[in-house]
Amino acid sequence: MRLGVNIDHIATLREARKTTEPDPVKGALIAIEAGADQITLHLREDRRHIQDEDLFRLKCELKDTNIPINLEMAPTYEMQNIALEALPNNVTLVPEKRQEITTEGGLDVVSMLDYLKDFIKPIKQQGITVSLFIDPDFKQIDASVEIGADAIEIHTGEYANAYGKNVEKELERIKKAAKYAKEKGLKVYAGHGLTYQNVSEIAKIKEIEELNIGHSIISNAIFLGLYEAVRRMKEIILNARKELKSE
Ligand SMILES: CC(=O)[C@@H](O)[C@H](O)COP(=O)(O)O
Ligand SMILES: NCC(=O)COP(=O)(O)O
Repeated sequence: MRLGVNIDHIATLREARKTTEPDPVKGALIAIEAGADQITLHLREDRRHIQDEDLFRLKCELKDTNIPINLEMAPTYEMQNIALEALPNNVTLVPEKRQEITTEGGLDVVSMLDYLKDFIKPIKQQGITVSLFIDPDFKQIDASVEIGADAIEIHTGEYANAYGKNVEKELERIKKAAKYAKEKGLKVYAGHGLTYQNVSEIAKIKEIEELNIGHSIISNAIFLGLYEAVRRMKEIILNARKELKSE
């Protein structure tokens, strides 16, 4: 299983003072040393954290490595132009609302079918893998297949925010969605709100091959340091996968 480390919230701290540190690109290099298999960053329309130049600097820093860049972005033509200039390895389309604190739900692919079918064509033509950040919903999975996405990233936010008996209910939704998506030929990823405490159950879902995790790692990095915060997350994920193999 691959770990994508999302560096957004290194940039959140930098943007608190509109200064130059902490540098998210430096954070990406440390995360890679600690075991990150991918660097994820979300270039939001409101530029609340990641800036355009972070993406281009990261591209430059990683050009001689085999570490992929996963650019999260809203399905807008502003972002499409930036993606076609920066040429990340992967693009993940996510919904954005200006007033949201963080991503609130999955992309509604069903209601944007024709738009997204055309929108992703020039991106895929550049050899960029296209993933859609969606809720664990079969209709959204079918629509993802229909528009020609390569992958889905299952939104684990409801699971992460659940408590009591709802945790099991949300976990079951994710398990069923992962199995269904895999059967439909999609690559299956997951992310949002994953922590040291809740990640193992998601990592044990064999159809899921990649997790993208940010806020919790960066939060823990304040006390552990970034290298250890990433290393620990990767260790928990790999140990959970070992349990899966032994079952
Ligand atoms: C799509 C998703 O769940 C996150 O990757 C996204 O980046 C969240 O947005 P913030 O990083 O701005 O919280
Ligand atoms: N797509 C999920 C991601 O990149 C990180 O989400 P979070 O761990 O910051 O909630």
